[in-house]
This record gives sequence, C-alpha cells and structure tokens, in this order.
Amino acid sequence: MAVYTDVTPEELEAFLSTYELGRLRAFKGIAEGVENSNYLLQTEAGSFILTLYEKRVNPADLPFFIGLMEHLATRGIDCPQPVRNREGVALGTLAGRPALIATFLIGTSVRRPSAAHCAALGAALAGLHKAGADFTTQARVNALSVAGWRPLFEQAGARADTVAPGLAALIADELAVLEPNWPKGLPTGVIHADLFPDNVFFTDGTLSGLIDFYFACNDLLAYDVAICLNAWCFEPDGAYNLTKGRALLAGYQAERPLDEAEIAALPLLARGASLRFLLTRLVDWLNVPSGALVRPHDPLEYLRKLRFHRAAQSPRDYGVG
Ligand SMILES: Nc1ncnc2c1ncn2[C@@H]1O[C@H](COP(=O)(O)OP(=O)(O)O)[C@@H](O)[C@H]1O
Ligand SMILES: N[C@@H](CCOP(=O)(O)O)C(=O)O
Repeated sequence: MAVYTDVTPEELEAFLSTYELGRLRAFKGIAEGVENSNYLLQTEAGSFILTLYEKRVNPADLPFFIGLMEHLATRGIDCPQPVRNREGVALGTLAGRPALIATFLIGTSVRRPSAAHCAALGAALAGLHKAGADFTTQARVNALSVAGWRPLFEQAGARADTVAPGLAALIADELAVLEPNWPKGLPTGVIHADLFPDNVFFTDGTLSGLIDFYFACNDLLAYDVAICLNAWCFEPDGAYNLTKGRALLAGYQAERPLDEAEIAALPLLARGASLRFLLTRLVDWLNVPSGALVRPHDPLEYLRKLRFHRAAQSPRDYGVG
C-alpha cells in the first residue's frame, strides 16, 4: 500500500470543508502505487482520489500536471480531473504535503495484458501525444531522462551488488553506452513517461482511461513508446513477446506513424527506458522509508529486460522496421 503520509479524519474533514463536495462518508488508503500517498474518498458528492505528493514530485511541477490533465480532457482524453475548492484553487496542503483531490475514474487495470490490450494502449499513447501537442502554456523537463540516470546510480551504486552481483558494473557500462549515444533531434512533445498497465483502465475490454500523470514531461515521443514496450510487452519469465510488441507499435502507428529516425532509435530508447526503471526501482528498493506502507517494485525485472535490449540487433526485434 502506498501511504507514506497518514491523514486523520479530522484533518481530512477540515480540508474537505473548503470544497463543495459535501461531508466525508469514508476514506481509505489505496493498495497500489509506489510514488505518492493515495486515498479513496467517499463524500456526499461521490468518489474521489486524494493524492499527497511525496519524494519524487517537485511541488513546482504540480501546476504543469494539473494544467496538463485539464488540457487533455478538453481534447477528449479520459483522465482524472483536478477538483477546485470554493476559491477556485486545485492544489492545497494536507498533513504537511501538497495535496490534490481528483475525479475518480471507473475501470480496472489489467495484470496480464493481451496483444489486443497492447494494440489499444499503442493507439491511446499516440492519441495522448497528439492531444498534448498544443499544450504549450507550460513545459517540464524530464528529470528522469538520460541526464538523471547517473545521479540515481550515485545514490544506489555502492549497494547495487547486494541486490545482484555485478549490477554496479553493468549499470556503469550501460551509462557509458547510453550517455554519449542518446538520440537527439527526434520529434518531441508531451509524454506520459509512466504509462504502465496499472495506469491504464479498461471497461468491458475497451480502454477507458489513463491516470497518474506525475512523471509527464516534454521529451522524445518515441521514448514514451519505448517505455510502453518495456512495460507491456514482456512476459513474466522475462521473454519479449513479439506479437504484443507488433500490436502495440501497429496501434500507435495507426494514429501517429513513427518516422525512420524514431524507428531506428527504438532499440536504444528501449534500452535507456529499462535502465531508467531499473535505477529508480533500485534506489527505492534500497531506501524504503520506515513506517511507510509500500511494496517496492522488483528492480531485477528491469535487469532482465535490459539484458534483452543489450542483445537486440534491430527495430525488427521489437516488431517494427
Ligand atoms: N483518478 C483515479 N480514479 C480511480 N482510481 C485511481 C485514480 N487515481 C489513482 N487511482 C488508484 O490508485 C492507484 C495508485 O495511483 P497512482 O497514481 O498510480 O499512484 P502513484 O502516484 O503512487 O504512482 C492506482 O493504481 C489506482 O488503483
Ligand atoms: N511504474 C514505475 C513506478 C511508478 O509506479 P506506480 O505504480 O506508482 O504508477 C515502476 O514500475 O517502476
């Protein structure tokens, strides 16, 4: 359960009294997620999600996330909408943390995505990229792109080999390859940057909503595709599922064709994406805050994916080109 910050009913009732949401009926910490503290609220006005922003979220970025979710909704993307209080302000402070109430999205995430789910995800990702194209009032640099990886390694490197022998050397080798070769000049725009299966809702088999925009930023669009290939197209035994990869990429390209340079860069982007999640998971694995209710994600899942990418020869190994 990701609850780092406890909220008392009294604190929550006082916070809610500044909104037009009626009285609090019930609330509980949410069992999924690792980044922020999330609570499901039931008020007289319905169900809502309360998020208290934790460690990785820079409060200065919150207006970007809020503005983006509002913008995407105007472009037809089904995503949580920030709820504003009586003074028209979305962002507040609760239990000492920046806090936001957002609308509750109906639907369930899939644990074992099928090729059809991957195709739908690919189309939704392209739709998100197109909808974000005219979100130009604010911008956010990706703090977890290639320039952010070495600082993560410096936090975790000394203890990396306690998680897997040889891991520190392997990460150092990867940085030595990826830092000087990271693609430049590819199409950029707003990316989600964490569109894992747990952040995508389906209703009756149809993709019905996207959540968790708190890594969203301006970066290479194809890097978002690479993140999704990692998150959606590997099997639990570590094998890349080419059928799912093809489906995801075809779904994406039906909405937004990748250009030649993006396709050529895909193997390197996928390799970088796997290193990014290996590193954040490693840091989290080694630094679980005492008293937090959270189950950290397994960094070694991304070590296995990284090994696949190191051996991949061409975009065809991913299902395109
Ligand atoms: N707007 C929402 N509607 C419905 N459920 C939500 C919503 N936001 C979050 N959740 C639930 O809370 C869980 C954790 O949210 P998430 O944003 O992924 O957390 P984190 O910020 O820790 O990554 C999700 O997996 C989902 O079950
Ligand atoms: N998706 C990331 C971490 C964030 O996960 P979330 O469940 O809180 O959305 C990972 O898997 O490492």
